Amino acid sequence: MAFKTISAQLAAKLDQELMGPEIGFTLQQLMELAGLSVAQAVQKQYPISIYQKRQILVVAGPGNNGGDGLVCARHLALFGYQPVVYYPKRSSKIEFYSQLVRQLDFFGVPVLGSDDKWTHYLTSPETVCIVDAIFGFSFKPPMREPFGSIVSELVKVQNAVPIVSVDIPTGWDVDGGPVAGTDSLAPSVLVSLTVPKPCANKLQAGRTTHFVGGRFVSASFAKKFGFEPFPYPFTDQVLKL
Ligand SMILES: NC(=O)C1=CN([C@@H]2O[C@H](COP(=O)(O)OP(=O)(O)OC[C@H]3O[C@@H](n4cnc5c(N)ncnc54)[C@H](O)[C@@H]3O)[C@@H](O)[C@H]2O)[C@@H](O)CC1
Ligand SMILES: [K+]
Repeated sequence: MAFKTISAQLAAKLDQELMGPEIGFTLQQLMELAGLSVAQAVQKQYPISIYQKRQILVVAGPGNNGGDGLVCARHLALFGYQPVVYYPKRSSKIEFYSQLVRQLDFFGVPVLGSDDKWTHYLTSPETVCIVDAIFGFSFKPPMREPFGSIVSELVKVQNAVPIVSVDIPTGWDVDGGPVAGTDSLAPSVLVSLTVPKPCANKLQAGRTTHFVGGRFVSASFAKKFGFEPFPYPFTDQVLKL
């Protein structure tokens, strides 16, 4: 399906408006729907019934893209997968992220920190897929540590264990795509949230299945930002593009 995109700058403006005084969504609401849509994309692409081992590694970054990953992990657990979260840099400034971690504890989902070993979760067939929730539309290259090393580990295994990127393949320039001279993720799935960003035009044909998710804008709001509303079927939270 052909799709319109919006720039990193416009995506940030769209986000602010959704959470502004006129519309009044909270970040928590949007993140819940975003994380749920990523979990649903995983379920559609890697249906639980065909796997004996159901481990999924979710790598969560320090911002809201990471928050989407934490929510996604909780839904994956509820769907019957066995998620493990690697969350090396936690923000203590926003209490909400700690609440998301406590909810993961509640469902028995392990959350690894910077001192924990995580690379043994990068093996096939034990791990169904890896959810890349490291950076989204606020990423500005070049990447600082420890995330450069983490992405390099993911690149090493990405032909054996599929990567599901949340909103942006981590490390890609949001408007420009893969950054020359750096290790570049080639995800098997991309879940664009609200509307694809320009880097989605740089996905390799035949390699990446592209979904849109984050079903939370009205038709008139979409048109105001220059795109058509997406025809999500029935109760689905994602649409394959
Ligand atoms: N309307 C939407 O589409 C929604 C989007 N959400 C998510 O929010 C994301 C955007 O969240 P944020 O604005 O918090 O940003 P990100 O999560 O993309 O990244 C912000 C964090 O990355 C760090 N960072 C940026 N560049 C870096 C670099 N070069 N090296 C190391 N660290 C770097 C920043 O210090 C900050 O901690 C979206 O991509 C999406 O996943 C949802 O949570 C809510 C609704
Ligand atoms: K990402």
